[in-house]
Order: sequence, then C-alpha cells, then structure tokens
Amino acid sequence: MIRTIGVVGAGTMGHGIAAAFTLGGFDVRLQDPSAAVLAAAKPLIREELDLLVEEAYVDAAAAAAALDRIVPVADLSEAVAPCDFVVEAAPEQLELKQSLFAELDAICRPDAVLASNTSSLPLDAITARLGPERRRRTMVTHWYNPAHLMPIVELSFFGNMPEAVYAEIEALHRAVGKQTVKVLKDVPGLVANRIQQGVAREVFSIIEQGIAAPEDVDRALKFGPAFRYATTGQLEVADFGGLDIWCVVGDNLLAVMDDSRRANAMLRAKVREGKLGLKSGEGFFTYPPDQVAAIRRQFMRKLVHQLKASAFYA
Ligand SMILES: NC(=O)c1ccc[n+]([C@@H]2O[C@H](COP(=O)([O-])OP(=O)(O)OC[C@H]3O[C@@H](n4cnc5c(N)ncnc54)[C@H](O)[C@@H]3O)[C@@H](O)[C@H]2O)c1
Repeated sequence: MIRTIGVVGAGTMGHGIAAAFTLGGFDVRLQDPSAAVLAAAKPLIREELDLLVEEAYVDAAAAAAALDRIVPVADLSEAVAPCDFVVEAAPEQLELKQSLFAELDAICRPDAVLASNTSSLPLDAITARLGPERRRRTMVTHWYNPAHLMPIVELSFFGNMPEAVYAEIEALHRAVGKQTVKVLKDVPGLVANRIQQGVAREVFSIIEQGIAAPEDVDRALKFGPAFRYATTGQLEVADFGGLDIWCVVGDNLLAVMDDSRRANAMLRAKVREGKLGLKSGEGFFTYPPDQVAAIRRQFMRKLVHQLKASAFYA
C-alpha cells in the first residue's frame, strides 16, 4: 500500500507534483541537489496553496496540514529509502536520468515503484541500467504544468509492467483527483502533447499567414474548439457531428493546412530575437514586468475555476 511518496527534483514540475500528492493526503519527501531550489520549494507551494484557499477550493486547515506533510530532504538516500513510490522530475537529460534511476534502484526497496516525469525520453533508455525485476516496477508518469492544478497524468503501460502494479499506480493518481490516461506505446509526446502540437502547428501557421490577429486566434480557440473540448473529447465531437461530415471537411481543409514537420519558422525567428513570451516580457503579446506576477496568478486562478467546473463534466 502506498503511503509515502518521494519526489526527486523540486523545480517547476517536482514542487507541483509534491503539492498534488500532499493535497491528496500522502506523506511527501521532496529532494533536490540544489539547496536554493529545495529551500524555495515549500514557500512556493505555500503560496500556491494560499490561492486554492482564497478560491475556496481547499480549506485553510487542509492546506496547512498538506504543507506539513511535505518534508524537504537534501540527501537522496535519506529522501527515498522509506518511500513506496518515487517520481523523478529532474532535468530532461538521458544520461542524468539513467544514473539517477540506477541510484534509486540501489536505494529503494525492491517493491517500490519508480516513475519518471520525462516529456520525451524513452522509458527503455531511462531504465537501461536496471535489472528485469526493477524494470517491472518502473514507468512514465507524465504530468502537465502546473502539476497541482492540471488534472491530467499520462501513465505508461508499455508491456514491461504487470497489470496489478499499473492498477495500483493508476489508483494512486486517481486518489489525488487526477484523470489518468493509459498510454500503451512508448511514442514521443505520448498522447496529450501530440494533440497539443497538432493544434499549435496550425495556430502558428494562421498567425504567420496573417489570417487573423493573435487576440482573435486565441479567442477562436478558447471559445470555439477548446471550449467544447473541455467537456467533450474530439472523438465524441466527431461522433456527435457525424463522421461523414468530418470526412468531407477533413478532405477539404487538410489539403490546405500546415503539414510542416518542424517548429514554425516565425516561432523560431521570435526565439532568435529573444522574444520568448512571459519570461522575457514579449512573445505574441507583451507583458510589462510589473504585471508578470499578477498574470501568472490569474492564469492559475482560471485553472482553479476550470477544476471546480470539471467536477460536473469529468
Ligand atoms: N516544465 C514542464 O512543463 C514539464 C511538463 C511535463 C514534464 N516535464 C518534465 O519534467 C522534468 C522536470 O522538468 P522541470 O520543468 O520541472 O525542470 P526544472 O529545471 O524546473 O527542475 C528540475 C530540477 O531537478 C533538479 N536536479 C538537477 N539534477 C538533479 C539530480 N541529479 N537529481 C535530482 N534533481 C536534480 C534541479 O536542481 C531542478 O530543481 C523533465 O523531465 C521535463 O521534461 C516538464
């Protein structure tokens, strides 16, 4: 039975994953080799939990108890040895993850399950140095940012793991309020990121061609397809509209839409110019430095509202 969870790497994803598990009632041991990152993690989580309290999504006592359940630990062995489940959210470098998994294998109990939050590395490669028994208890658990608010976690079921082990990890993520997606093949991007890149490719192309202004393109997405997608998936939408219609419209539109196999050239040009979005003050829109914190908070606040609404349609 899973009670204690180790989160290795306390950066963007790790601190959010820790917040999600502790909010679900689990004891969390959070590790990072950077003393500065580790020291900043709990204050950051406190700030994020405060917003949930402010929005009446979590009550103040539950948020305080959740914060108390997170134990930051600098030493890897000390952090993960007592854990039943360990999720790694360290940088996306194969060599680093391979060594880390070898270390985790040596430290963790044989019955512990080890997971990687990798966005793009094959599980087989990450676990290359592990023996067959441990490989039966390793997987990808892919969260979305911000991890404590985005309800999706994609879980690998690539054929290396018995169904019972998968079922236990699936139940764990569902117990903390996540919607799980069982991914059967180890393909880059798993499911959700592939869908997202398909949309992004066309959106960038529409901007590049000057078909509509950035505000209008985002409005078309938010109040058009994405508005419906939050409640009704693409396959349901296709079924509801009629597959015959989707066939005809697909033939007409796909012939003229972007089919490039690389990131958009205009996007690349913006990156060259240092226009990286919110973090640099300009991307498709501009962000005055004195407003950046408020914009980030508003982004999270909207997600809390979506979470509340999703209780109805999930
Ligand atoms: N950022 C995202 O939106 C996102 C989404 C899904 C998945 N991911 C994946 O999650 C993982 C972490 O990404 P992130 O955005 O949180 O990165 P990040 O750079 O914000 O955090 C990584 C943390 O790992 C720490 N670290 C470095 N070496 C380590 C080691 N040997 N052991 C443990 N920790 C170590 C760093 O100090 C840092 O705090 C990556 O595999 C990434 O691809 C990221």
